[in-house]
Formats: sequence, C-alpha cells, structure tokens
Amino acid sequence: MLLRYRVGAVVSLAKHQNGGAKTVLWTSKNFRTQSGVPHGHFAGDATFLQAVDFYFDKAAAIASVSPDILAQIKACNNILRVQFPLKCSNGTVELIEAYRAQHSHHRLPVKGGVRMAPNVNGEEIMALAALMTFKCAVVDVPFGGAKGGIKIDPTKYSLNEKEAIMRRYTSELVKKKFIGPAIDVPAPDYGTGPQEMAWIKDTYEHMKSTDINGAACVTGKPLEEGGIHGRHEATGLGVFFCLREFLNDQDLVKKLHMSPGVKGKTFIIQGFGNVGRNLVDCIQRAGGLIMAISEKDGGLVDETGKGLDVSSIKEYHTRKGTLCGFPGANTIRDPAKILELPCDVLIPAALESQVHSENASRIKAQIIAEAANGPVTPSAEAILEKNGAVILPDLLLNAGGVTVSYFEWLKNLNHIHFGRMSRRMEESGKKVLLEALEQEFESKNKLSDDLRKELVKGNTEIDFVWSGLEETMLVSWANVRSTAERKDCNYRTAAYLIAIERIATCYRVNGIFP
Ligand SMILES: NC(=O)C1=CN([C@@H]2O[C@H](COP(=O)(O)OP(=O)(O)OC[C@H]3O[C@@H](n4cnc5c(N)ncnc54)[C@H](O)[C@@H]3O)[C@@H](O)[C@H]2O)C=CC1
Ligand SMILES: O=C(O)CCC(=O)C(=O)O
Repeated sequence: MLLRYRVGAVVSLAKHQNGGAKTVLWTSKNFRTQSGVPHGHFAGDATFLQAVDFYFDKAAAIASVSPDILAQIKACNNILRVQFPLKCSNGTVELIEAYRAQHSHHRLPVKGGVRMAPNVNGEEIMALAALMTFKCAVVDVPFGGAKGGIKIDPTKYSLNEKEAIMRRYTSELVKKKFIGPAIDVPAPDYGTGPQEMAWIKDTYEHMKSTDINGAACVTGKPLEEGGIHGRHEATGLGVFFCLREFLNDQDLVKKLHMSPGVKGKTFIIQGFGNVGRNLVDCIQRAGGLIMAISEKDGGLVDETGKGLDVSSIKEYHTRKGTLCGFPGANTIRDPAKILELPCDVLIPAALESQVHSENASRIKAQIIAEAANGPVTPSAEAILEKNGAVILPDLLLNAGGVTVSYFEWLKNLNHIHFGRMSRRMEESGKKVLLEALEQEFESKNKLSDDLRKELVKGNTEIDFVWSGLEETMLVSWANVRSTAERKDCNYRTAAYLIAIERIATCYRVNGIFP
C-alpha cells in the first residue's frame, strides 16, 4: 500500500538539546524508519496508520472533492517526538519517549487524548490523530485532530514517577507550543484519566500563569479542577446511544434476522477500562446481557445464560486488579479466545488491530461496535462483511468522549458551569405555571411534594451534558445511516465521507493561507 505524506508546518529534522530533553521535530516522511515496528501489526494486515489511510481512500474515491484538497486533508501536519529523563524512585535515570501528533488544523484548537502504553510509537499516534480529525468532523465538534502518547506501561510506575513524567511531557508541549486552549487540547485516552489531566493543567498554569483560560488547555479533568459532570462516562454512554439506535431500527436489525431492541441481546466486551466499564452499565440497564468480558490477562464468561453480574465484577476488579478468579463466572486465561465466543454484539474497547485477518473468520457476532479506536483491520472488515456482519465504526461510535470534552472546553472558556444562571429561573417559572394550573382546575388531588419537585426541577450541568451528548450522537448516527443508504456503502465509508466533505467545505470557504 502506498502511503503519501506531506511535510507539515514543523519541518526540518532538527535536534535540540534542552535540559536533558532530546527533541526531534519530525517530518512525517522520515517517521516510518525511525519509529520501529508498528504496534498491533499482524502479518497479512495493514498497520493501524495504513488502515486509516485505506479507509480514507475508500471514502475519498466517492467524495466530490478535488485530489489536491484530499491530499491535504489526509496528511498529518505535525508530529513532535520528545525524549526526556525520568529520575526513578530507585535512583536510576530512565529515558522516556513521547509523542504529540497534530493531524489537521482546519479548525482550532486541535484535540485528542494522550495515551500511556508500552507499545506507543509515532505511526500509531499519527493514525490516532487522523481519526480525531475525522471523528470531530463526523459529530460536528469544531476541532482539528491530534493525539499524544507516552511509551510506558503505567502500571509499572509509582504515582510520583507518573506525575513527574506527565509534568515533564506537558512542559515539553508548552515549550514547543503544542498545548494551549487555542492551540492543542489533550484529554484522557488509554492508560490515562482525570489525575493525569490535573497534572497537565497544573503544569500548564504554572508555566503560563497569565493565561486566564488556562483551565481549557486540557479536558477530562477532575470536577474540582474545572472538569465537567459526565466526561468520565461520556465515551461509553455515546457508544450506547448509537448502538441502541441501531438495535431499535426495525429495518436494520431485520436484515440481521434479529428482533429490535437492546433487551435480551447478548454482548461481549473486550477491555474493562474507562470505556468498557461505563458501557456495561448502560447495556445492563437497558436489559442487555453481558455474556463475557475480557482484560489483558484473561476474562470472564457467563455460565448461567442470564448474563454476568457486572456490579460484583466491578467491585472484584477494583479490589484485585484482575477479572481472573471471580467466583461467579468461568475464567478464561486467553483473552483473544473471548472475542470468538457466540454473541449478538462484540464490543472491542481496548486497543487497535484486535480483529485481524487471522481471527476475523472465527468471530460469531453479527454486530461489531468499535468502542476502541481502530480495532478492526481492513482485511478483517472484508471477512466480517462477507460473512454478513455489520460494523459500527470508531469515528462515529466513540465520539461521545470528545463531544463532552468540547462541552468542558466551552465551560472553561465561559468560566461558569452550565445551568448556573438558568436553573432557579426555570424552577420558579415552572412553579408559577403549576400553581396557575392547580388554581384553574381547582384540583382536589393536589400534586405530591415529590412529584411537584420533579416537575419543577431546573436543568443542572449533567442534564445539559446528557442532552447535548444524546443529541450529537443521534443526529450524527442518522446522518451516517442515511449517507450509507444514499451512497450504498458501509457505515465506516459513510462516516469518512461526511468528515471529508465537511473538512473540504472548510478549506473551500476559508481559503488557504497565505
Ligand atoms: N477514554 C476515552 O474517553 C476514549 C477512549 N477511546 C478508545 O477506547 C479504547 C479504550 O480506552 P479507555 O477505556 O480509555 O482505556 P483504559 O486504559 O481505561 O482501559 C482499557 C482496558 O483495556 C485493557 N486491555 C488492553 N489490552 C487488552 C486485550 N488484549 N484484551 C482485553 N483487554 C485489554 C486494559 O488492561 C485496560 O483495562 C482505546 O482504544 C481508546 O483510544 C476512544 C474515545 C474516547
Ligand atoms: O476527549 C477528547 O478530547 C479526545 C478523546 C479521544 O482521545 C478519542 O476520542 O479518541
């Protein structure tokens, strides 16, 4: 497969020495040779970056966009690679390797998570950054795409060491102007969460103490640090909203010989982290049956036919740090095997390239819901689709996270939380209305205090967030569904097509500087 790269705004392969940090501002061109063996590459499959390029090209072929603009949209603009020393708790010094890729600046700031994983490499981060560009465009969130990665296994480092790594990484981003509320806004991803985001914010604010919008330099922060209610659950909930729409669609499920609805459907989830844990709650509440869950070191399979007891499993997982050995289910040590068990919906919620050319033909699920980024390779997609399965693609399905990050960023720029100005006003308006109705109808059966409270309740921040998230996911899904129908293509191609045409419009309308 041919990969075309463009030299981005950060051009020369220049090395700087600063305080022990070796910084290389790479062109994308020289990246492949320098970054080593791409993570997740199964023989016979495209690498993650090749996969994103492949999916892009497939949609580009049916887009009404000129080849020169397509080349611009496809290219990764900047990639920053830094190496810096970490003074470890045992007194030794370790070299840490980290990245930030900014794929597209057609909208600013650029946006995307930062992951911590042992297999992080430049190509992977470029693929993830490109996905962020297309994801934001699909759900109409006004950001360009970016992604960061730190090549460590976070479970092997103490809290103090992780803090030092995150703060140094942030300081490198500040020095290279790769972070800021109007420039580039990181968020949580695989292996990171609110604590890491708090360190990013604090470091940024120390280095940029006059930036009144400093809190908006990162999203996914703890609530006390300017985070927003609901960001933690947002990705899982967004996945659920889309999946629920698909399963409630009589015409679509009929084609899979299924009855409509979530209730009674069987689900398998790979990865019990932020996305997976929040998602299983939504599925269970809607009557879905969780038949198996896998983690890195093994997973659990239901033996009762009624679905796993998820709340007990969560408690066990939090306490033991593993799923294995949970008494109420069958432990399977090889997590890869769990993907192949019978179910209606398989939800990969861990890493890329998990369903590949070698295992795709053994997948029994008819619906693959991509909660993770890039879990299905192009070869696997071809096999799954040939076998009649439907794939709900990552760039639509897991966009709930960045959607709520957008709300958090807006909240930080506004310096006020959603609902603060309106909640009591809504409540007093509704009270007046209720009292007027009661007087008018002289109701003998007055409303109970509880019902009255419920009826007059004004909207709080979480009400705004859920409403905005549901609206975004449902409108985006409807758009992807109708585009797929109109263009006679799969949902992934439809989502890429929507993204490409939106970004192309942006170039057309704004022009190209200079
Ligand atoms: N956190 C977020 O808001 C968003 C995350 N995503 C994507 O969702 C995926 C998961 O992210 P998070 O849940 O945030 O990460 P996380 O780090 O909270 O959880 C991921 C879990 O997957 C497990 N895992 C790793 N390899 C596995 C394997 N082979 N089999 C089974 N389990 C395995 C890990 O042990 C970990 O518990 C990633 O692809 C990420 O890029 C996408 C959009 C937003
Ligand atoms: O919340 C964000 O800004 C980005 C989340 C993310 O990294 C992703 O959607 O893959």
